[in-house]
Amino acid sequence: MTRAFDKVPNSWHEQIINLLAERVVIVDENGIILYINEGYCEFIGTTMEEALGRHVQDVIENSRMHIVAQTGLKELASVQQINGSEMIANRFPIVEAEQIVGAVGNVMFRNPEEWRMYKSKIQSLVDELNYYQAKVQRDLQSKYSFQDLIGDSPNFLAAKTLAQRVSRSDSSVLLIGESGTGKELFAHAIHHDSNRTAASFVAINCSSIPEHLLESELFGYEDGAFTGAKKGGKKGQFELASGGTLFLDEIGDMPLTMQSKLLRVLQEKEVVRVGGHKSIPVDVRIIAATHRNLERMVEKGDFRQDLYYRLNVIKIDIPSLRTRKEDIPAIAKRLLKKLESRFFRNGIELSSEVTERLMQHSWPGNIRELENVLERSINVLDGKYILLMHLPLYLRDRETEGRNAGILHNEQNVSLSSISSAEPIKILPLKETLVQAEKQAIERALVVTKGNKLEAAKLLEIGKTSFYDKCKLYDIN
Ligand SMILES: Nc1ncnc2c1ncn2[C@@H]1O[C@H](COP(=O)(O)OP(=O)(O)OP(=O)(O)O)[C@@H](O)[C@H]1O
Repeated sequence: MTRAFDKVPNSWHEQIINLLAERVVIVDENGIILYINEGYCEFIGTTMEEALGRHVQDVIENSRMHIVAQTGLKELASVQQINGSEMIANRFPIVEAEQIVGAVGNVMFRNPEEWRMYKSKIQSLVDELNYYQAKVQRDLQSKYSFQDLIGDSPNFLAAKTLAQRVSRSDSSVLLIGESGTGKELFAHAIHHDSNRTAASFVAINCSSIPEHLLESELFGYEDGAFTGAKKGGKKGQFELASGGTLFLDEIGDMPLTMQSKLLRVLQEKEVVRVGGHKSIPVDVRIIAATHRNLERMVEKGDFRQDLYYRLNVIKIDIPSLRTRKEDIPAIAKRLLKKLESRFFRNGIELSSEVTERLMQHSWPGNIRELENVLERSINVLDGKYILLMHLPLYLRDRETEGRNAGILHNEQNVSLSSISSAEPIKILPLKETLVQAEKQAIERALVVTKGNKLEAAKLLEIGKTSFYDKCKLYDIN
């Protein structure tokens, strides 16, 4: 059988080795040097004549070639001290007919200068890494303060004042409010004003992480804890937040088994990583949030009562937007400023009829819905003024809005006087009204979630199959 290397003339072999690697040494199974190239000899101050046939330990300082020739285990990027400098060495066993017959090794950097030259080449990669490390660090800071919480209505101010007052304490805070009311913003602001502000603010959404990953996400895992686990293990959010604040969003969606584990950590103030045994102390302030009625969940056995009491030390109710409509113009102004910088626009204003219409709407998706409505309007806007025509259909159609407000939000008092007396009140058959209400609710949910159907189904608290069926029925894409 012809072997590929046979075609390469013998006289080339040494040249090839010298060209591909500057410093090469080859030993037999006893560690006797069979070959050492000139580059290596020059580096360690010897000659080929002196080195060949001697044991590698007698020629090369701190060599491990004889060990590799015995164990058969390669050693990559191993640090070896030669002539007072740290070198990077690679060592490979040579195997013939399943027998270890020797080893080949090379040294990569002759001196620190060489290493620096190499380093300068990878400096851009190192810079990039540093940039992302700083970014992660920034992401672990609170991004909002109380100044970002816009609103002067009495119910909103009461919530904001309470949050400000408790921010410096270490007690747990439970933020209750409908979706999009600003719970996460409150959590940021509380951390920002606390004594923990120099440490991390770590946010985790308990509903968006699959149940089987939640435990390792929160408490971390040890090396080899499960298939696919990162080598060396991983810190959990509790450890990352140590000294700072951990924001547990959508706590009402946490599975019962996890609730017990969370309670244990809150009581013991220490975590044990998945697959580990060591207890790691953690000093974390908890802010939890939910749009669910936790008391009712406790009654139904869906939420642990002891955990509820532990989280509910300070409860802050964040009012829905429809209960503080007077705040809408100021909030819309702030949101427009935010959107302007995102869309590289400026000077955008709401026309007075749009402001009026926004004040009439019942905002089931709260400030997030308002933000999405404004974003949509900017997208279809050529000039500077947002007019009624730039609003989504469901907001333009004021008659339907007035008619359905009571159906969609029967907790809200809809006064008949809010429907213009110039427009006759049209009464449709109940079935048709319900169909329209359902269609509108789906459309609104899609606006609030920016077209995300799974999120919309969740908001409406219906299954995804039923949601898709209804979209098909109403021809909603
Ligand atoms: N008081 C406020 N002033 C200005 N903007 C606000 C205010 N409250 C919330 N927002 C904005 O509204 C959006 C939704 O807020 P946030 O995510 O904090 O709500 P949430 O209650 O946590 O929602 P969810 O329950 O769906 O997670 C964000 O873009 C936020 O910046």
